Amino acid sequence: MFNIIKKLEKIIKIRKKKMNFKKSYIASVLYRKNNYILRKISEEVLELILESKDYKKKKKKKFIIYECADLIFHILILLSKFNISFKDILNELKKRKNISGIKEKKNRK
Ligand SMILES: N=c1c2ncn([C@@H]3O[C@H](COP(=O)(O)OP(=O)(O)OP(=O)(O)O)[C@@H](O)[C@H]3O)c2ncn1[C@@H]1O[C@H](COP(=O)(O)O)[C@@H](O)[C@H]1O
Repeated sequence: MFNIIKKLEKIIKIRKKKMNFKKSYIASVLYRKNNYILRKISEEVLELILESKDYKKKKKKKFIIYECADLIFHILILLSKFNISFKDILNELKKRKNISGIKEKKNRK
């Protein structure tokens, strides 16, 4: 199921090394300054919110799926900047298994 995530992480790593920002979208995002990736993520979140709100009107899940995929893709690029892998995120979620969100929040440091 998460093979595609692993593949994307590999591609991002390669793009990070070979910064061909004219040919690669990933490289172009990593190359740009002024917190470009952070702005992209907030843009993708907004697009996801708008599509979710529009669901009542459009009655099509595919637009929510598109925006969610864009968001996850950009999150992977952000994580790569900190050398954090998606597995680290999954491990964090595993740690929270069977712990109520209310209790987990109280225990956060
Ligand atoms: N999965 C993706 C992927 N998902 C989304 N995107 C891009 O993310 C962008 C989404 O941003 P927007 O919706 O805001 O689109 P936009 O308006 O064109 O973007 P801006 O002009 O605002 O920056 C689009 O340009 C999409 O093409 C992706 N680009 C690349 N990949 C994967 O990454 C691989 C390597 O890509 P390159 O680095 O371009 O070779 C590809 O082979 C794909 O497998």
